[in-house]
Amino acid sequence: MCEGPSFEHVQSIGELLLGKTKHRPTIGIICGSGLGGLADMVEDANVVLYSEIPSFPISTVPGHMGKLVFGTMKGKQVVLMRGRLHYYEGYPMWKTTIPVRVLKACGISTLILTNAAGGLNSDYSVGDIMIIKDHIDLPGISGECVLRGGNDERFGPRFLATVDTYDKELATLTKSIAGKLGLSDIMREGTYIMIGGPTFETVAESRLLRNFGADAVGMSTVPEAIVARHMGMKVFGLSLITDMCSLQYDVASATTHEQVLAAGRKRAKDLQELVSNLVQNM
Ligand SMILES: O=P(O)(O)O[C@@H]1C[C@H](O)[C@@H](CO)O1
Ligand code: HPA
Repeated sequence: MCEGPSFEHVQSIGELLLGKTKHRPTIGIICGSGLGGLADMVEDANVVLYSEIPSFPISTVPGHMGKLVFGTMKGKQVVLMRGRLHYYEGYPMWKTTIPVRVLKACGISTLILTNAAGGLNSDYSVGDIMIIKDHIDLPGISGECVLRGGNDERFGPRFLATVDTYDKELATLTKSIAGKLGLSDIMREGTYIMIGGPTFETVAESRLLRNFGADAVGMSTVPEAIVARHMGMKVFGLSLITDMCSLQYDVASATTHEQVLAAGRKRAKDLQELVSNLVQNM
Protein backbone atom coordinates (compact mmCIF):
# COMPACT_ATOMS: atom_id res chain seq x y z
CA MET A 1 0.00 0.00 0.00
CA CYS A 2 2.82 2.40 0.88
CA GLU A 3 4.45 3.81 -2.26
CA GLY A 4 7.83 5.36 -1.75
CA PRO A 5 11.05 4.58 0.10
CA SER A 6 11.01 3.63 3.77
CA PHE A 7 12.19 6.21 6.27
CA GLU A 8 14.87 3.79 7.52
CA HIS A 9 16.16 3.21 3.97
CA VAL A 10 16.45 6.94 3.30
CA GLN A 11 18.26 7.50 6.60
CA SER A 12 20.68 4.67 5.84
CA ILE A 13 21.54 6.14 2.41
CA GLY A 14 22.06 9.54 4.06
CA GLU A 15 24.48 7.99 6.57
CA LEU A 16 26.31 6.13 3.80
CA LEU A 17 26.77 9.36 1.83
CA LEU A 18 28.04 11.28 4.84
CA GLY A 19 30.59 8.50 5.25
CA LYS A 20 31.91 9.31 1.76
CA THR A 21 32.50 13.04 2.32
CA LYS A 22 34.07 15.27 4.93
CA HIS A 23 31.54 18.01 4.08
CA ARG A 24 28.38 18.62 6.13
CA PRO A 25 26.25 20.79 3.79
CA THR A 26 22.94 22.41 4.68
CA ILE A 27 22.30 23.76 1.16
CA GLY A 28 21.34 21.44 -1.72
CA ILE A 29 21.17 22.39 -5.39
CA ILE A 30 19.53 20.43 -8.20
CA CYS A 31 20.97 21.18 -11.64
CA GLY A 32 18.51 21.44 -14.52
CA SER A 33 19.06 20.34 -18.11
CA GLY A 34 22.22 21.95 -19.44
CA LEU A 35 22.89 23.61 -16.08
CA GLY A 36 25.30 21.04 -14.67
CA GLY A 37 28.09 23.61 -15.01
CA LEU A 38 26.93 24.90 -11.62
CA ALA A 39 29.02 22.06 -10.25
CA ASP A 40 32.11 23.75 -11.71
CA MET A 41 31.72 26.34 -8.93
CA VAL A 42 32.26 23.67 -6.27
CA GLU A 43 35.67 23.51 -4.61
CA ASP A 44 37.27 20.69 -2.67
CA ALA A 45 34.70 18.31 -4.20
CA ASN A 46 33.83 14.78 -3.13
CA VAL A 47 31.86 13.14 -5.95
CA VAL A 48 29.55 10.15 -5.48
CA LEU A 49 28.06 8.48 -8.57
CA TYR A 50 24.37 7.54 -8.36
CA SER A 51 25.42 4.07 -9.53
CA GLU A 52 27.44 3.68 -6.27
CA ILE A 53 24.36 4.33 -4.09
CA PRO A 54 22.18 1.29 -3.29
CA SER A 55 18.77 1.36 -5.04
CA PHE A 56 19.28 4.95 -6.18
CA PRO A 57 17.59 5.70 -9.53
CA ILE A 58 19.88 6.48 -12.48
CA SER A 59 19.55 9.60 -14.72
CA THR A 60 19.05 8.61 -18.35
CA VAL A 61 18.75 12.08 -19.96
CA PRO A 62 21.59 13.73 -21.93
CA GLY A 63 22.80 16.73 -19.92
CA HIS A 64 22.18 14.93 -16.57
CA MET A 65 25.32 13.14 -15.40
CA GLY A 66 24.21 11.13 -12.37
CA LYS A 67 26.58 12.48 -9.71
CA LEU A 68 26.26 13.99 -6.26
CA VAL A 69 28.92 16.66 -5.75
CA PHE A 70 29.72 17.59 -2.14
CA GLY A 71 32.00 20.56 -1.53
CA THR A 72 32.14 24.29 -0.93
CA MET A 73 30.71 27.14 -3.02
CA LYS A 74 32.04 30.57 -2.11
CA GLY A 75 32.93 29.22 1.32
CA LYS A 76 29.55 27.56 2.05
CA GLN A 77 29.15 23.80 2.23
CA VAL A 78 26.85 22.50 -0.48
CA VAL A 79 25.78 19.36 -2.26
CA LEU A 80 24.75 19.42 -5.91
CA MET A 81 22.68 16.86 -7.74
CA ARG A 82 24.22 16.85 -11.18
CA GLY A 83 21.57 14.67 -12.75
CA ARG A 84 17.87 14.91 -12.13
CA LEU A 85 15.28 12.16 -12.41
CA HIS A 86 12.18 12.81 -14.48
CA TYR A 87 8.77 11.12 -14.47
CA TYR A 88 8.93 10.66 -18.26
CA GLU A 89 12.01 8.44 -17.83
CA GLY A 90 9.58 5.82 -16.56
CA TYR A 91 10.03 6.23 -12.81
CA PRO A 92 6.97 6.48 -10.58
CA MET A 93 6.60 10.05 -9.35
CA TRP A 94 7.79 9.18 -5.79
CA LYS A 95 10.97 7.60 -7.14
CA THR A 96 12.01 10.81 -8.94
CA THR A 97 12.22 12.47 -5.53
CA ILE A 98 14.16 9.82 -3.56
CA PRO A 99 17.27 12.03 -3.89
CA VAL A 100 15.44 14.94 -2.27
CA ARG A 101 14.52 12.75 0.72
CA VAL A 102 18.13 11.57 0.88
CA LEU A 103 19.43 15.16 0.80
CA LYS A 104 17.29 15.91 3.84
CA ALA A 105 18.77 12.85 5.58
CA CYS A 106 22.22 14.31 4.79
CA GLY A 107 21.32 17.51 6.66
CA ILE A 108 20.06 19.76 3.86
CA SER A 109 17.62 22.41 5.09
CA THR A 110 17.45 24.65 2.00
CA LEU A 111 16.96 23.30 -1.51
CA ILE A 112 17.68 25.37 -4.62
CA LEU A 113 15.99 23.96 -7.70
CA THR A 114 17.03 24.92 -11.22
CA ASN A 115 15.49 23.87 -14.51
CA ALA A 116 15.24 24.55 -18.20
CA ALA A 117 11.77 25.67 -19.23
CA GLY A 118 9.79 26.86 -22.21
CA GLY A 119 8.50 30.44 -22.11
CA LEU A 120 4.71 30.82 -22.30
CA ASN A 121 4.57 34.49 -21.31
CA SER A 122 5.09 36.52 -24.49
CA ASP A 123 7.03 39.18 -22.53
CA TYR A 124 9.74 36.57 -21.90
CA SER A 125 12.73 35.78 -24.15
CA VAL A 126 15.17 32.90 -24.47
CA GLY A 127 17.92 33.44 -21.90
CA ASP A 128 15.67 35.01 -19.28
CA ILE A 129 15.93 33.68 -15.73
CA MET A 130 12.60 33.26 -13.93
CA ILE A 131 12.35 33.15 -10.16
CA ILE A 132 9.64 30.58 -9.48
CA LYS A 133 6.98 32.40 -7.50
CA ASP A 134 4.45 29.58 -7.66
CA HIS A 135 3.77 26.38 -9.56
CA ILE A 136 0.93 24.44 -11.13
CA ASP A 137 1.23 20.71 -10.50
CA LEU A 138 -0.60 19.53 -13.60
CA PRO A 139 0.10 15.83 -12.96
CA GLY A 140 -0.71 16.36 -9.26
CA ILE A 141 -4.06 18.02 -9.71
CA SER A 142 -5.07 15.24 -12.09
CA GLY A 143 -4.17 12.45 -9.63
CA GLU A 144 -0.40 11.85 -9.93
CA CYS A 145 0.72 13.89 -6.93
CA VAL A 146 4.16 12.86 -5.67
CA LEU A 147 2.72 12.42 -2.15
CA ARG A 148 0.09 9.89 -3.36
CA GLY A 149 0.22 6.62 -1.38
CA GLY A 150 0.85 5.81 2.26
CA ASN A 151 2.29 8.61 4.33
CA ASP A 152 5.04 8.17 6.93
CA GLU A 153 4.63 11.02 9.41
CA ARG A 154 8.36 10.88 10.13
CA PHE A 155 8.82 12.41 6.67
CA GLY A 156 5.98 14.90 6.95
CA PRO A 157 2.21 15.44 7.19
CA ARG A 158 -0.46 13.56 5.24
CA PHE A 159 -2.04 16.79 4.01
CA LEU A 160 0.45 19.43 2.95
CA ALA A 161 -0.40 23.10 2.48
CA THR A 162 1.38 24.41 -0.63
CA VAL A 163 0.49 28.12 -0.63
CA ASP A 164 3.94 29.00 0.66
CA THR A 165 6.09 26.56 -1.34
CA TYR A 166 8.71 29.04 -2.59
CA ASP A 167 10.67 31.10 -0.09
CA LYS A 168 10.00 34.84 -0.43
CA GLU A 169 13.15 36.01 1.37
CA LEU A 170 15.39 34.05 -0.97
CA ALA A 171 13.50 35.54 -3.93
CA THR A 172 14.11 39.07 -2.60
CA LEU A 173 17.78 38.30 -1.97
CA THR A 174 18.17 36.88 -5.49
CA LYS A 175 16.65 39.99 -7.07
CA SER A 176 19.06 42.19 -5.16
CA ILE A 177 22.06 40.01 -6.15
CA ALA A 178 20.89 39.99 -9.79
CA GLY A 179 20.86 43.81 -9.67
CA LYS A 180 24.46 43.92 -8.42
CA LEU A 181 25.53 41.48 -11.15
CA GLY A 182 23.85 43.57 -13.85
CA LEU A 183 21.29 40.86 -14.59
CA SER A 184 18.08 42.75 -13.69
CA ASP A 185 17.03 43.06 -17.36
CA ILE A 186 16.81 39.29 -17.79
CA MET A 187 15.21 38.50 -14.41
CA ARG A 188 11.52 37.51 -14.36
CA GLU A 189 9.26 36.15 -11.64
CA GLY A 190 6.40 33.84 -12.50
CA THR A 191 4.51 30.57 -12.37
CA TYR A 192 6.02 27.28 -13.55
CA ILE A 193 3.73 24.52 -14.76
CA MET A 194 4.84 20.90 -14.82
CA ILE A 195 3.78 18.59 -17.63
CA GLY A 196 4.63 14.89 -17.64
CA GLY A 197 6.66 15.02 -20.88
CA PRO A 198 8.65 13.86 -22.76
CA THR A 199 6.70 15.49 -25.61
CA PHE A 200 7.05 19.23 -25.96
CA GLU A 201 3.71 21.05 -26.17
CA THR A 202 1.43 21.36 -29.18
CA VAL A 203 0.28 24.87 -30.01
CA ALA A 204 -3.13 24.10 -28.50
CA GLU A 205 -1.48 22.79 -25.31
CA SER A 206 0.73 25.87 -25.00
CA ARG A 207 -2.36 28.06 -25.29
CA LEU A 208 -4.09 26.00 -22.61
CA LEU A 209 -1.10 26.20 -20.23
CA ARG A 210 -0.86 29.97 -20.76
CA ASN A 211 -4.59 30.30 -20.10
CA PHE A 212 -4.06 28.38 -16.87
CA GLY A 213 -1.85 31.28 -15.79
CA ALA A 214 1.57 29.71 -16.26
CA ASP A 215 4.56 31.77 -17.43
CA ALA A 216 6.90 28.85 -18.11
CA VAL A 217 6.53 25.10 -18.68
CA GLY A 218 8.83 22.22 -17.85
CA MET A 219 8.95 18.54 -16.98
CA SER A 220 10.37 18.52 -13.43
CA THR A 221 10.88 20.56 -10.24
CA VAL A 222 7.32 20.49 -8.86
CA PRO A 223 7.54 17.01 -7.26
CA GLU A 224 10.95 17.95 -5.79
CA ALA A 225 9.57 21.20 -4.35
CA ILE A 226 6.58 19.39 -2.82
CA VAL A 227 8.69 16.63 -1.26
CA ALA A 228 11.19 19.16 0.10
CA ARG A 229 8.37 21.15 1.70
CA HIS A 230 6.83 17.90 3.00
CA MET A 231 10.05 17.43 4.97
CA GLY A 232 10.16 21.06 6.13
CA MET A 233 12.94 22.30 3.86
CA LYS A 234 13.10 25.87 2.50
CA VAL A 235 12.68 25.85 -1.26
CA PHE A 236 13.82 28.30 -3.92
CA GLY A 237 13.59 27.78 -7.68
CA LEU A 238 14.98 29.30 -10.89
CA SER A 239 13.88 28.48 -14.44
CA LEU A 240 16.12 29.32 -17.36
CA ILE A 241 13.93 30.08 -20.37
CA THR A 242 15.59 27.95 -23.05
CA ASP A 243 12.94 28.23 -25.78
CA MET A 244 9.70 30.05 -26.41
CA CYS A 245 6.59 27.88 -26.75
CA SER A 246 4.62 28.34 -29.97
CA LEU A 247 1.30 30.03 -29.34
CA GLN A 248 0.54 30.76 -33.04
CA TYR A 249 0.28 28.13 -35.81
CA ASP A 250 1.73 30.32 -38.55
CA VAL A 251 5.00 30.89 -36.66
CA ALA A 252 5.20 27.60 -34.77
CA SER A 253 8.72 26.18 -34.41
CA ALA A 254 9.76 22.79 -33.06
CA THR A 255 11.70 22.79 -29.76
CA THR A 256 14.57 20.29 -29.44
CA HIS A 257 16.51 19.05 -26.41
CA GLU A 258 19.73 20.19 -28.15
CA GLN A 259 18.32 23.71 -28.31
CA VAL A 260 17.52 23.50 -24.58
CA LEU A 261 21.08 22.37 -23.75
CA ALA A 262 22.62 25.05 -25.98
CA ALA A 263 20.57 27.80 -24.28
CA GLY A 264 21.78 26.44 -20.92
CA ARG A 265 25.41 26.63 -22.04
CA LYS A 266 24.94 30.20 -23.27
CA ARG A 267 23.61 31.45 -19.92
CA ALA A 268 25.78 29.11 -17.80
CA LYS A 269 28.17 31.75 -16.44
CA ASP A 270 25.40 34.17 -15.40
CA LEU A 271 23.46 31.43 -13.69
CA GLN A 272 26.57 30.21 -11.89
CA GLU A 273 27.33 33.73 -10.66
CA LEU A 274 23.74 34.25 -9.54
CA VAL A 275 23.44 30.95 -7.68
CA SER A 276 26.89 31.07 -6.08
CA ASN A 277 26.35 34.62 -4.84
CA LEU A 278 22.98 33.60 -3.47
CA VAL A 279 24.59 30.70 -1.62
CA GLN A 280 27.31 33.00 -0.26
CA ASN A 281 24.74 35.47 1.07
CA MET A 282 22.32 32.96 2.58
O1 LIG B 1 15.60 18.78 -15.75
P1 LIG B 1 14.94 19.92 -16.46
O2 LIG B 1 13.56 20.17 -15.99
O3 LIG B 1 15.78 21.16 -16.47
O4 LIG B 1 14.84 19.43 -17.98
C1 LIG B 1 14.02 20.01 -19.00
C2 LIG B 1 12.77 19.18 -19.17
C3 LIG B 1 13.27 18.02 -19.99
O5 LIG B 1 13.88 17.08 -19.15
C4 LIG B 1 14.30 18.60 -20.86
C5 LIG B 1 13.75 18.98 -22.20
O6 LIG B 1 14.75 19.49 -23.03
O7 LIG B 1 14.74 19.82 -20.21
O1 HPA C 1 9.36 24.07 -23.96
C1 HPA C 1 9.50 23.25 -23.05
N1 HPA C 1 8.48 22.49 -22.61
C2 HPA C 1 8.61 21.60 -21.63
N2 HPA C 1 9.75 21.38 -21.02
C3 HPA C 1 10.80 22.11 -21.38
N3 HPA C 1 12.04 22.12 -20.91
C4 HPA C 1 12.74 23.02 -21.60
N4 HPA C 1 11.95 23.61 -22.51
C5 HPA C 1 10.73 23.06 -22.38
